[in-house]
Amino acid sequence: MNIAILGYGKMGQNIEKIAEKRGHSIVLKTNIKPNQEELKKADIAIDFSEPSAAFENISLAISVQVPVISGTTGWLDDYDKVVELCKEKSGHFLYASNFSVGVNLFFKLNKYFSKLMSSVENYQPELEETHHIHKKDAPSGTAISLAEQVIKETSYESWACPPDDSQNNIPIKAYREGEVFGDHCVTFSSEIDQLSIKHSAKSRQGFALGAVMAAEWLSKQKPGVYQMAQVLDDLIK
Ligand SMILES: NC(=O)C1=CN([C@@H]2O[C@H](COP(=O)(O)OP(=O)(O)OC[C@H]3O[C@@H](n4cnc5c(N)ncnc54)[C@H](O)[C@@H]3O)[C@@H](O)[C@H]2O)C=CC1
Ligand SMILES: O=C(O)C1=N[C@H](C(=O)O)C[C@H](O)C1
Repeated sequence: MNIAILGYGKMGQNIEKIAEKRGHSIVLKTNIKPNQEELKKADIAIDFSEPSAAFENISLAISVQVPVISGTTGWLDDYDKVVELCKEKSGHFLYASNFSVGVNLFFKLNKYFSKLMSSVENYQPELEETHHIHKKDAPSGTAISLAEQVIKETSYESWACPPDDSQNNIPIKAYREGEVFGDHCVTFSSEIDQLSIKHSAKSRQGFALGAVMAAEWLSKQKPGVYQMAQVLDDLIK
């Protein structure tokens, strides 16, 4: 495939290496809003830019009929607008807060864990995430996905980061330390004990490989808005 990389930072550079190893060509890599004519030459666009840039990049790709996947976090207030545009233009779009296969298995585990813990009384959930000091958004997109999964399986209605006093909010603690690639931990605690599940990324390789695999997958789908869970289900069939 001919790939356009929208956001050639830490993730964009990792994606370039993995995509080339898998036989793809990078026809555009940019750290600014992409040129429309150059973008049109791509079979697929991969956006790992910035919270303030993602919506414009994704919308542009959909408007010029280039399927697009995005891993950029912190822009989801505009997600519904992208879904609408995608329908209107018969585009292809896939967003994931985390593309690594490990984290997507962790998501499955978290849904089961939350369901199990909500079936017994007196356990309160709490989330912790730790990332490198350069990260622009907090909490991480992955922590938000984890919190939403807990909410679906429990009586909690929302989350709070930093934690507040409300009994209805799941507390999320976000830490920024050194060059940590991404750690996420979900804990349910009672007066008696606590149970936790945790995922730690050892590098950015898993995110980048998952993104390239998702791009390969999306290029074979009919127009629509897709989730990483669908990619994973096909991978682990
Ligand atoms: N979904 C996932 O699996 C993962 C998501 N991320 C997310 O991806 C995003 C990027 O992460 P990193 O590569 O670590 O950040 P980074 O800061 O290293 O790279 C972002 C790049 O985007 C560029 N940029 C700024 N405005 C742009 C525009 N209008 N168009 C194109 N590029 C533009 C910046 O110059 C920078 O080089 C973040 O939101 C991060 O949270 C990061 C890792 C995994
Ligand atoms: O900014 C990062 O680095 C990461 N961002 C994503 C997030 O916000 O969840 C995914 C991963 O944790 C790394």
